[in-house]
Amino acid sequence: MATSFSSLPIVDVSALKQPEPSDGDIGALSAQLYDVFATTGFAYIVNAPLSFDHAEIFRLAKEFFALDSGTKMKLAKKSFQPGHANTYRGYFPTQPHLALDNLKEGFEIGSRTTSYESLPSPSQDKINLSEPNVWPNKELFAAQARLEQLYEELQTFASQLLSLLAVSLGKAPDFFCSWLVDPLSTLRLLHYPPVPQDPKTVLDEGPVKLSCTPHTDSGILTLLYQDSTGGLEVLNASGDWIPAPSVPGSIVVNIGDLMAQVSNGRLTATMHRVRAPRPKPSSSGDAFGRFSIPFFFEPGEACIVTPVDGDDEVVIYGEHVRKKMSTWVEFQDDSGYDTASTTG
Ligand SMILES: O=C(O)CCC(=O)C(=O)O
Ligand SMILES: [Fe+2]
Repeated sequence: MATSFSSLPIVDVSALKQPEPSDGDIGALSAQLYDVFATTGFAYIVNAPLSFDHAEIFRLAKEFFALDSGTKMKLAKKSFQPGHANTYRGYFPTQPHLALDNLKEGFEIGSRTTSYESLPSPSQDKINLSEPNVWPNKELFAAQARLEQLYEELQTFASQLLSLLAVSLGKAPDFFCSWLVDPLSTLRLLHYPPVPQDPKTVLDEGPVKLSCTPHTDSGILTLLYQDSTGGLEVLNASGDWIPAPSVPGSIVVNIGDLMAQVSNGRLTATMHRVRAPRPKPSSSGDAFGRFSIPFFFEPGEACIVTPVDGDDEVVIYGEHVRKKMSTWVEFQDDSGYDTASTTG
């Protein structure tokens, strides 16, 4: 159950950088993670065992968003470009005509090692959750290999966190290992353009302007890199939105719906939102808004998910995700696109 926290806790996971962390370190870390994820559902993780620094990650994301819009639209999902075959991976543009409070463009990357089914034919109006990635032409975009590497390192790190959570729930470290087969995890590059705002909003007196509406994430865990723009806010149990500004070197980690569900609510999936970034004075030379990079750690599409303890209620992960998808802005277009049916 979320509590009335007033800031997000910081958890140092440097023990995971050791080749063989001691049982004592594992026990202490899993207890600490349980404590923060049961009360806040969110934490800043520092000293994660990754080979990337934040500067490189944001450079890679900015390299993508700096491509011209024609190049990005060549990678657009079928819901935005009906002639395209990619339905789930790829680019989504901002949709100011549909969602002024969800103003963002994004690029979504899935696993490179998943044993993919073939793409559906372009005429098929069904989402294929297990389709291959699409990439810009290598002459235009040099960041593909590093982004694939980032995906793999985040998948490995998230799996380590999941194993610690299994221990914290009284299970063996490999309790969730069936979840890691053909994972649907998504690395999403996000750009929120600046939004001109009423002076009252700027003074925090007017209505709050959002670029990402309140929601919980659907998967196991989300690992988020955010730039220094700020805007992420997390809802506490008293109904207050608590700012989660950038903490240098940290990854914001939060519990998704699936993890909350299987732990019978012991771990909490906390609501969060993002305030619209304000335009900066043109003299600052940086008018590009907010960049963030969430990694949504998810089981495989066919994974049969059962609660950790107690009754035998079962969720097939692919079905869980399709249900949730109908609320996502990047799938809310006016094309009559079918998010609810399975791939054929
Ligand atoms: O950009 C952010 O900080 C948050 C993004 C987010 O919550 C999401 O994409 O689910
Ligand atoms: Fe989220």
